[in-house]
Amino acid sequence: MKDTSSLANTLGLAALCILTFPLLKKLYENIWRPKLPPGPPRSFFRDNRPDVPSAYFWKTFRSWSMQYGPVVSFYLGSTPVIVLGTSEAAHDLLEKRGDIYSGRPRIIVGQEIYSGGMRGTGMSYGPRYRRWKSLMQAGLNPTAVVNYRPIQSIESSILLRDILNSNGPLQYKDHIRRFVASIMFCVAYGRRIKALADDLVVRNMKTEELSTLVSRQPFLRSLGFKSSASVPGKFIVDSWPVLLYLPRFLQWFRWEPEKMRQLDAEQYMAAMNDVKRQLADNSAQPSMAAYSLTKLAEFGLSDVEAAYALSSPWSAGVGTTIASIEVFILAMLLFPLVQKKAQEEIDSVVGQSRLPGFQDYGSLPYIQALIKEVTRWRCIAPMGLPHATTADDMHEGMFIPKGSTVYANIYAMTTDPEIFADPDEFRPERFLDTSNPGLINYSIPFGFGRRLCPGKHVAQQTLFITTVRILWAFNIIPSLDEMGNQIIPSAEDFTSGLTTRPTPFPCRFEPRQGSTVEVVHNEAERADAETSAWE
Ligand code: HEM
Repeated sequence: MKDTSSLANTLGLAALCILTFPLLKKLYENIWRPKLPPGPPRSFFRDNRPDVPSAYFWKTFRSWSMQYGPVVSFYLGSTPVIVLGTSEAAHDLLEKRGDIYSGRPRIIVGQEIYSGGMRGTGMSYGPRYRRWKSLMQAGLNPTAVVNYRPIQSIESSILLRDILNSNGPLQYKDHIRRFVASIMFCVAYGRRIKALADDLVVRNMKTEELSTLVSRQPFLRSLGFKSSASVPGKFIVDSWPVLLYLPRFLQWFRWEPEKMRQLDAEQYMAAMNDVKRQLADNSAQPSMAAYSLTKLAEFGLSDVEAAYALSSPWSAGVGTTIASIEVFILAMLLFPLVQKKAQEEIDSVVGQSRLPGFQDYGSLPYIQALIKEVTRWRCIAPMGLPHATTADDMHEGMFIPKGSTVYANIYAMTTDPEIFADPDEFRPERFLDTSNPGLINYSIPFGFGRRLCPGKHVAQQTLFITTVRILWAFNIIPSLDEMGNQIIPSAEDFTSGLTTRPTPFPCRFEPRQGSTVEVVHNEAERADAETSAWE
């Protein structure tokens, strides 16, 4: 009898604890725990999901930063989210306290199941990430990327001819896509992509589409944002990780992503094994694969881990570089005086008889500033990628709990009128004649701290050679409608997502001189002759 009543008491106590736990947790968070950074109000039980719009959320976050201060907090589901609205705040936390702020939020379907935890961008900070990073650094450091200049030069000569031969006001977009895809494939594997219909592109685009479906869109959703992804039921485990305790054969959300993972892995391994063969017969071009395959043991990477790492330039570098080149073209259409000034600088240094090249970089300060302004004026990764804290932290009296998602609001930083007066104006001059070290060594669009974009140097090289050669060869001018009126695209019409790009706009590329056409054709023929080493 006594036993029965003590069991009843224990069960009653357990039930009381379970029922009151959420309430006690809320009380602790709201009353006793040190205060989180300020942010939009939320009711006792509800998080801030309804306050976050499904598109262009960085604009809402910027208005919160203006209202509450440079470090803002709110909740998406039960996860605390911290948004850093100034580069000082990002520097103080993501860089100076990189030991705590370099994790990534947990993404179950996209990273753990679909990618087997092998995509570096989604890895949390730890030994596996460091092994992945060593391969990135070997192939993408400032010295290594100099070896990619020959192929960037060849491809940009071919791009000019493609643009010259374009038919239709939107065809330049396909040419740019092929150009960037080819450079990224050469950077990873030393192999060109000749056409968008190339088998390699078709297969990689398929992977890219799958990864967008399984990884990117749900990524936003699993971070707590409303997303356009409509794949009901598949990503429920990101909100309810407890489902991972189901017997594996009942975990329906694994079936499709795991099948797709198999296809990805086969494709990545095939591309890597081609380079192994080329290394064996001494025909490999400089590439991340060629640098790293002999050092896998030193990096501590297995073959399949290396194969995944080598796919990073494709998955992280193609869309971002294309978007930046499209921003450049849009800016030149909307700010013709800047275009003219840049062309005057190129003409005075290079003249009309040859194409500009990497050797001219140091003599073209206005072009250097123009490229910085392209990445500032409309940043293509407005919130970067989310970081996550791996320990509790205090910052200026504010509590930042372990497991918080932390965003650097790059959009807010690059449009801060205190640093960039009239931020909507495209004005390269703001980066010239300045003693502000933040502007001289400007790299905000590439993120912060230990997770800073490893592709930064190769992206900057691609942007330089594309920008300087297009401006040398063409006037970028508006297309005309049927009535002969100029079609001026909007400066605001951009897609929304983790990355953003201008919505398609028409434009014309008019050869600047009679001699331009001849030089472009001659250089493209010379480039054609040199491509065989990358095929
Ligand atoms: C203009 C072009 C580009 C921009 C604006 C850009 C921007 C960024 C940003 C903002 C991040 C997040 C950094 C952070 O978490 O703090 C990032 C990460 C990354 N980027 Fe880029 N990127 C560009 C081009 C490239 C290219 C060409 C490559 C490859 C060759 C690349 C590879 C990566 C990788 C692998 C990461 C993940 C790094 C990590 O998780 O540690 N990116 N990029």
